[in-house]
Amino acid sequence: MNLLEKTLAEIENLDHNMLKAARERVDSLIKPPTSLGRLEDLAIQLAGITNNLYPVVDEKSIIVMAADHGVYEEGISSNPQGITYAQTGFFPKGLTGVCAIARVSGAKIVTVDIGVKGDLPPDSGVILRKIKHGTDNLAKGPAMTREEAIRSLEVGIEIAQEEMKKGVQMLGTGEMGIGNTTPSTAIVSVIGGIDPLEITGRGAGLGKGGIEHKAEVIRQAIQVNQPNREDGIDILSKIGGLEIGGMAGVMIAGAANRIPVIVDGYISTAAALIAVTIEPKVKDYLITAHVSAEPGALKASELLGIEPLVQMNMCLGEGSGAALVFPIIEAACSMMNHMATFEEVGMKI
Ligand SMILES: O=C(O)c1ccc[n+]([C@@H]2O[C@H](COP(=O)([O-])O)[C@@H](O)[C@H]2O)c1
Ligand SMILES: Cc1cc2nc[nH]c2cc1C
Repeated sequence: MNLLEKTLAEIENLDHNMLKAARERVDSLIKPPTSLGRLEDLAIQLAGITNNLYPVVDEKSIIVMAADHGVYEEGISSNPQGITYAQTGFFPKGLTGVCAIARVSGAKIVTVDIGVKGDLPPDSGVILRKIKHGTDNLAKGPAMTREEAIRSLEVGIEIAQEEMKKGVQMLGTGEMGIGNTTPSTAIVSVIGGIDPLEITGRGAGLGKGGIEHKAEVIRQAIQVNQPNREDGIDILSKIGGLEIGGMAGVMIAGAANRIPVIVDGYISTAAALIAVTIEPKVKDYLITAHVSAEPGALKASELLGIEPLVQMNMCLGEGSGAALVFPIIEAACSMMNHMATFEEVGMKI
């Protein structure tokens, strides 16, 4: 059994008795019924995930997977491809958007080169787990082999395991990859059976004419590769990306180790769709942070079937939305740990 199969086999359904006990505790706290709204749902999910009526998720990391995309040569992105390499080096220095937001909640940023075109120096602070120097052009054939796709999932599993070994209790997914809204849109189109034109957007700044061309490239990629929508690894290998596989691996490892994984924006949601296509039980361990401004984001969340916590018109990626909602999730835990019950204070209503 390989690492992926072994990790998938460890994923359990949430325990009904724990969920029931958590619901009872939430209802016994000194507040009108349901008055803490979605914090109550989160608290129950977190109790279920951690198998603990008093969940604690203070130690948190965002894993930023960085990779390039062969489909860049089709003119699907407005930015120079070299931005992936340059920006990846800025994460360990604390200079990017996600780093600034993560300061607020004290989350650690872990940056991984899983497929950047160009080699980062060994002292860059980036963890070097490159599978190859970017994917192949998915408009012309598969983005990667099935073995490479499995390897990308396993790199995600390994990095998540390393973080959990250090005591991390909650993970967030992030990415950096010029061109990656193209494979993400291809994934959402295939899994949702949607015409790419309906959901293709500007990504990191494409103009209107460019969006139509990008949708055509995505259509062609699906036509050429004919991915099997029931097979998450097939979809990932044919029309996905290395960072997308890495993030899906983080989600699978979180689920196997009963750790909540906070899904960031559009690309992370595409990775979540891959993870739950591979193993539907992963879904219970995921919390989606926000609705990205990318037009396919809402559809992607609907397909995943998890309602995002906030809508902030953000579309930076990097894990920025996950970093932003960590305090909301910690508030749900605090409610379980610190609120009194009616019985404890001797109050009757
Ligand atoms: O996560 C999102 O919601 C999101 C939406 C649009 C763009 N991005 C970021 O922008 C880059 C991809 O944009 P593009 O246009 O090159 O495909 C990549 O580095 C992502 O992190 C991220
Ligand atoms: C500057 C820049 C930063 C990013 N962070 C994530 N995607 C990005 C794309 C660009 C172009």
